[in-house]
Amino acid sequence: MTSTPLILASGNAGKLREFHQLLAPLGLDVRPQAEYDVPEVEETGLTFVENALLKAREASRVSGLPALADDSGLEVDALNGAPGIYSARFAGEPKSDERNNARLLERLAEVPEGQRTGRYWCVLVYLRHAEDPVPLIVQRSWKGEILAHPRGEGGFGYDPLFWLPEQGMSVAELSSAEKNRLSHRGRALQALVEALGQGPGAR
Ligand SMILES: O=P(O)(O)OP(=O)(O)OP(=O)(O)OC[C@H]1O[C@@H](n2cnc3c(O)ncnc32)[C@H](O)[C@@H]1O
Ligand SMILES: [Mg+2]
Repeated sequence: MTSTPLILASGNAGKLREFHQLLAPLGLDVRPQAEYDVPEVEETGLTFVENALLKAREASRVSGLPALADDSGLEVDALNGAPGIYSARFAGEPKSDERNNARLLERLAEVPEGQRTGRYWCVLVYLRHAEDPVPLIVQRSWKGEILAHPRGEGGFGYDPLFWLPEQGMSVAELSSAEKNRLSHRGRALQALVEALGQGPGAR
């Protein structure tokens, strides 16, 4: 591999798995930030964009390499957008998908089918270096409904509770290839790779 490594500024195993599946076929040399001992940053932003920037900047600063960060989450209409940017820590620290899912079901206990709509958001930030004044930013969403009971074993996070009416299954019931093709993250990454392929002059 002759290309410059790209740091994936995430400590989430589910995200890292998806990034590898999506980026490895492109011949990009992608490395998790743990390989460079990048510490977890405090996500103090009030938007996905701000948090993704904080993560990418720290990973790039520590590694001296270009970095790609993902800040993502679930926005539920009946909860006025919660858990949103707090999706990973919805049920407090330490982060736990299981407790987050239980909390979500509890908060939606009185909300009938048809009013349990929401969407995943994924914001990707790519920095050429830690002080890059022109971050490449892509945001994509993925609509669905929140189930009353978990279904499926695949994916991570809220996937067993995220129902796709068009597919007639939860995200956790999709194959990983299908999830990557349809998801907020898969589509955001596709757009980012296309933008990068057009070179710096294109933006
Ligand atoms: O910050 P990093 O280190 O990347 O890892 P994290 O898990 O803390 O990631 P976020 O701060 O971006 O929080 C995103 C949360 O949103 C949820 N989420 C995002 N994308 C998801 C997906 O594709 N499937 C299920 N849940 C998802 C999941 O609970 C994540 O923990
Ligand atoms: Mg996080």
